[in-house]
Amino acid sequence: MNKNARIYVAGHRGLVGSAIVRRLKTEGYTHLITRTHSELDLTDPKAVTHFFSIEKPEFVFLAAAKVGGILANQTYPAEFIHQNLMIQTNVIHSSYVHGVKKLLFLGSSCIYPKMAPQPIKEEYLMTGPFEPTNSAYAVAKIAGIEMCWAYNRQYGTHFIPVMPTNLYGPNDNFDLETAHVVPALIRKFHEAKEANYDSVIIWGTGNPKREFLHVDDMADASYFLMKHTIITNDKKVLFNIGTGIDISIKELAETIRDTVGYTGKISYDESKPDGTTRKLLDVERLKTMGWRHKTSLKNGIQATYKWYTTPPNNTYVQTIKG
Ligand SMILES: NC(=O)C1=CN([C@@H]2O[C@H](COP(=O)(O)OP(=O)(O)OC[C@H]3O[C@@H](n4cnc5c(N)ncnc54)[C@H](OP(=O)(O)O)[C@@H]3O)[C@@H](O)[C@H]2O)C=CC1
Ligand SMILES: C[C@H]1O[C@H](OP(=O)(O)OP(=O)(O)OC[C@H]2O[C@@H](n3cnc4c(=O)[nH]c(N)nc43)[C@H](O)[C@@H]2O)[C@@H](O)[C@@H](O)C1=O
Repeated sequence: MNKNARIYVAGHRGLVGSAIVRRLKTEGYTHLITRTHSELDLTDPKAVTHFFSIEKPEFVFLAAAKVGGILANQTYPAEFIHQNLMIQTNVIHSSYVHGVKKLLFLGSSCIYPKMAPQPIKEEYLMTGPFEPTNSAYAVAKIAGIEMCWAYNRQYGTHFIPVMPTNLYGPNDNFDLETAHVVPALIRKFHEAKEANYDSVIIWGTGNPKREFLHVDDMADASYFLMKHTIITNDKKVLFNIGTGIDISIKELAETIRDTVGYTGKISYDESKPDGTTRKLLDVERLKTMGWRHKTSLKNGIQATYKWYTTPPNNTYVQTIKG
């Protein structure tokens, strides 16, 4: 990718999209193309076709999606499957029609079977039933992966499907109903400390384990793969992106509690879903290619909490996103 390449970052204001924009700007790329959701609704095929014909991007990072945590996925499955199928179908197809050189499609680790052997290898895809809380979202993401592979095979495109593990960092969604666990607990412990609440309620049993990658590492991996991956059109290639290290939700809560400096109690609401017991990714494929994460969970949470408590972020996330 030369420094004045026309690069479209779909979802540029989100957790991942904003990290990718930060990284590309640091690397000196001068022609980044972005549109907010209100400027361009990616579920609208006509609007997407028109956008591509005007902007003619050469590279696309597809980080726009309908995204949410376990409760949002369990509550709004129709929105998750409908909007994600529309967004990815429109952007992937327009990328082919308008001759995009390379596209990076962001799937998710939730595509893998609930009971997959751990750590989860890319080849375990579609070898068992889904985790029910996010099966609609998982099916949409798998359709996006298959679409990348089908276009690569039939049209000779270079569309790269990647499977990130759970992500966190600045510009995340901190709404307590729809967020993922890290931003939700950062906000809960922060507000409990500020208001001197007796306890903080954690969803589920605290026993499930999760792997967490800081979003700057995700952006680094996305940039690495966009630069270095050669897609051979006959092969169905997939890339897990993670740390290869997982932690129980209980330990995560204690880490965030200590980072925030909250001294009250932790209690568990077992009426909320645990979701899958574990989803640790096998990250050997990227390691063999020379990529590893840099940010430890402890340092990443400290940096995210610092960001969260630096005005105007806290007010921003409260009003716009939460
Ligand atoms: N966060 C995580 O833990 C993980 C995320 N991923 C994947 O990474 C990608 C990015 O996720 P993340 O950054 O967390 O999500 P965010 O919700 O933070 O960002 C998604 C972005 O997409 C935009 N968007 C949503 N719908 C539309 C639409 N119809 N038209 C135009 N823009 C739209 C949003 O804009 P607006 O807010 O204005 O609607 C937002 O800017 C997704 O594909 C997700 O599946 C994969 C694994 C884990
Ligand atoms: C990335 C991945 O993210 C989603 O899967 P998930 O990892 O299960 O999502 P989560 O981060 O919301 O929960 C992780 C664990 O944490 C526990 N938990 C405790 N207390 C809170 C809490 O306050 N909020 C939330 N959200 N979870 C909590 C929660 O009960 C669960 O056991 C997929 O839907 C899909 O979006 C996807 O691909």
